[in-house]
Amino acid sequence: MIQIQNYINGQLVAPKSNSYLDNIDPSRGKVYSKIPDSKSEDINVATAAAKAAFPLWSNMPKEQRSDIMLKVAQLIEERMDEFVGAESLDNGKPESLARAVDIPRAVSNFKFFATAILHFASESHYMEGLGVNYTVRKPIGVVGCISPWNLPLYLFTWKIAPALAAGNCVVAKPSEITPMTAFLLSKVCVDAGMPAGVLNIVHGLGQNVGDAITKHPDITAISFTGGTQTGKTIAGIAAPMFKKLSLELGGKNPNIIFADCDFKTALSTTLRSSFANQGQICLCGSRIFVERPIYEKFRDAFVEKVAKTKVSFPTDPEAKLGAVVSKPHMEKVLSYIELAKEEGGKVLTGGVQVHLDGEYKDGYYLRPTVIEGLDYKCRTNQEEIFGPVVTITPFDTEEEVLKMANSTIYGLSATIWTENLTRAHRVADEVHAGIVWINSWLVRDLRTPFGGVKASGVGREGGFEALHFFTEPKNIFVKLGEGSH
Ligand SMILES: NC(=O)C1=CN([C@@H]2O[C@H](COP(=O)(O)OP(=O)(O)OC[C@H]3O[C@@H](n4cnc5c(N)ncnc54)[C@H](O)[C@@H]3O)[C@@H](O)[C@H]2O)C=CC1
Ligand SMILES: O=C(O)/C=C/C=C(\O)C(=O)O
Repeated sequence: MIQIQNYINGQLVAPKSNSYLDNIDPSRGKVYSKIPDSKSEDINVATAAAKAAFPLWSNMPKEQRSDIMLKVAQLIEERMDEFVGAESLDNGKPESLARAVDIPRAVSNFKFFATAILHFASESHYMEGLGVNYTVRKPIGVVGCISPWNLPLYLFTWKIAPALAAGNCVVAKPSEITPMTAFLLSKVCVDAGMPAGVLNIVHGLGQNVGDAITKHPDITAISFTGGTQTGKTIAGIAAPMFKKLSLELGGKNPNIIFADCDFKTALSTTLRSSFANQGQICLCGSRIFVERPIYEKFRDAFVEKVAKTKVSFPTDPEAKLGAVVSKPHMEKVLSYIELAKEEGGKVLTGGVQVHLDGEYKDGYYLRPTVIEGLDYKCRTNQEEIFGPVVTITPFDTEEEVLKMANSTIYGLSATIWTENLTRAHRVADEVHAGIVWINSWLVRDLRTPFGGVKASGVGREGGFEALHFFTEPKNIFVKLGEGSH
């Protein structure tokens, strides 16, 4: 059985406690590897290593840092099959998805920030007759990156890459539920010649490893993606320590479909935006609002497609949905389906666990589920389920749909389907969201600001926003010419 190791000070090492946790393959419901049950003592060693490496890494010419990061990207690409297999086994997602989305995006994250840093210019502000301000951006020091289980390597590298590119040293913690590709990344870093201590990857539970990262006085910035409750806990500890914080949290995103939409495209994309990755993407459109004139037509066509969607084991090339990530998560999602029924919802399709045969009989599979007839204020429509469950609701006016769309505590993303561009812009302007897609979903340009409003988070990732987060600006004024200022 594979025993994952921590990556500290350039070495693959056991946790100080020498104790390990079970890592479960959700497609079979079986333990298949062991992961370090690290504690604060491991974080102390990792942070000391990162601190010691900081002068070397931060003073290295950025072109050299960039080369090392590009080497990391190249090695992940060369080991694509290994990474794809590991991601899908660890998480339960279809291999086809890991191959098309997760691992290529991890490669892009490294490539993007390795080159973005070469174009990252400092600002200057000229004051006529007085002088000039120039703003120097320096790396912060040691930063903490904590990531979730839904898009494991994709989101882990989305934080690590800008942090490293900007010249910081990193102490990172992947989710204990999906640690395998972060372990493979450790090996890639060793082979790519990443200097010791620059990146440290410590495995273990959130309440131990994540908490120790949050509390460590030498870790002065935290970038976190995960549940809103965890984000609140982290902010509660880190804010009074005046740490910089970037929090990318939950969502309950509206998918607003007007009667004048391109019906076919709206339908096929809604299938993806509802159920991609088993609905376990914070950007999934879990509340579908359809304008009354096409409500029944859209609902029936959608339900027909959903009912035909294949749920299968991750290596099945025909699988559209694989297993959800864990048994507790499956039970949580099923409990929300029960709640929806209690709240008066009608399950139009799905609503049940799927039992596969043979070696997959104990896996955690759910039918994609569509529920109608719920009030927009009920818990099912207000709380993040984070699984293959969507609600569908008719609306009559723009004002009404905006009221429903904006009624949750969240504000991450929104999708709008209409051929009327003026209306599209108007609704996009009014909807509470950090990211809006018009006539599309999850089209990503890594240069753009990424993040949410309200309880969906604080700050933005992506592009120069991420490089701003991972640097500290220092403004320097130089007086030019004569004068008494
Ligand atoms: N991207 C998103 O929006 C995500 C949302 N979620 C939501 O959160 C719910 C809970 O899922 P979890 O896996 O429990 O997410 P989580 O927020 O507990 O886990 C995310 C990361 O935070 C770490 N963590 C947990 N407790 C911590 C603490 N006290 N201090 C520092 N780090 C800590 C975890 O070990 C993991 O690496 C899900 O059902 C879903 O609703 C979960 C994962 C991703
Ligand atoms: O950066 C992206 O493209 C997507 C990010 C998705 C999440 O942050 C999430 O599901 O948590």
